[in-house]
Amino acid sequence: QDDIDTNNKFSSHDDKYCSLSDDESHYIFDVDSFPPLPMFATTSHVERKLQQQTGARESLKYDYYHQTCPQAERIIRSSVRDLFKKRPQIAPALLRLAFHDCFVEGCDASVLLDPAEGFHSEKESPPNESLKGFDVIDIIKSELEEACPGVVSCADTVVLAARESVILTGGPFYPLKTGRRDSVASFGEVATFELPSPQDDLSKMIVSFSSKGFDEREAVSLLGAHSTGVIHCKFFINRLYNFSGTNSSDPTMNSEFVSLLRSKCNTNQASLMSPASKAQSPSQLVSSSPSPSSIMDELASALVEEPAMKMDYEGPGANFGTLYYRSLLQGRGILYVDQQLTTGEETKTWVQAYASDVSLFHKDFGLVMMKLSNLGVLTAPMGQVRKDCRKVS
Ligand code: HEM
Repeated sequence: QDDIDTNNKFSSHDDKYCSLSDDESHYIFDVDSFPPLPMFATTSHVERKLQQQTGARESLKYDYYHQTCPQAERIIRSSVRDLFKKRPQIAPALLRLAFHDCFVEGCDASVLLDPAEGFHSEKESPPNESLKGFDVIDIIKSELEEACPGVVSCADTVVLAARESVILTGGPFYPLKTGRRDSVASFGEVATFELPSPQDDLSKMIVSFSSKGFDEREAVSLLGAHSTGVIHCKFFINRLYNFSGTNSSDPTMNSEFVSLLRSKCNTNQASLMSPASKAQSPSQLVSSSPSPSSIMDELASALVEEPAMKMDYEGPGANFGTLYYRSLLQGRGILYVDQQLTTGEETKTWVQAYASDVSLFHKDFGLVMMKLSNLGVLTAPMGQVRKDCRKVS
């Protein structure tokens, strides 16, 4: 199976002033010029209540680990870069992992918890079945623990690793505050109900994003993350062969594109594509002793076992964002939910804007990733800093 092609362009940056990848002269992100970062109330009811009662809560800060672990962000950056050199697939995997963490009860690393007594883990929930990158986080976290035991949260590790991944795949740098703490619970049922589905239509998708505080423009820019990585055939096979029970393809799809996708996903593979039969179970994905080779195995098996389509199918030269939005305008969206963006008046306007102005997309994407990374965060004294991201300490 094909590997992911990513646009391996890295723009050098330091912690305070950073440039975007494509044209460094376009945007210089000065952290002080960014608006204050809002915190969105999506923590669990109990936690929210406790937060209200305790009153004094720390807030996120730039360079939160300055005193306690000054090398934290450097360690995360270099680990992600080193692993990316060997397997570029880790970058989209880490970006998706951050979305699936933050969208469910906030950026609290709850998605990383293994199943345990007392809760249905997010890893076990159907929308998370194909999630990858857990072992990558384990490796980064073990390096952090070696340098500064018990200091850097898994929740900060997830969002910082995702930012590094965005840069490595040709996307923008965005400043992130730190000081997130880790949850003591995982929310499997919430994940099942709140994570959007690839089959969602426009209105469902808009409602889903707006329930987390994102407007239509932000939803369109967030979905630009689908510029990188792979989508397994099972998520769109119905559009190719039997759309809405018609025994035919989705009529809104470009016919050449249907042929291209059919060449990747044929009906003989149908048995492989049923989520029930072939999707990796969380226990298959989870290894108790993570090592660099286990990540490679995890990622390789996900690609080899199941047929998939690369999102940057025109090749790694395509900029982060441009191909995705241009493709949507040509009826070449891979997922139904992606293509739906062209069916709404406002969402289509943003698709058109981003298709023709990659700088605008990068700016909006940076801002929306900052917002995503601050959803429902826990700060001291709430939550904890887990030593092992898979287990409550
Ligand atoms: C309506 C909202 C969304 C839906 C329904 C959705 C669904 C999906 C699906 C079905 C896949 C394919 C997974 C696989 O084949 O293993 C995927 C991949 C991906 N998604 Fe989304 N997604 C959504 C929004 C987002 C957002 C907001 C982000 C990040 C900000 C994101 C980042 C990614 C990435 C990077 C991949 C590629 C993963 C990889 O190659 O490992 N998605 N998404």
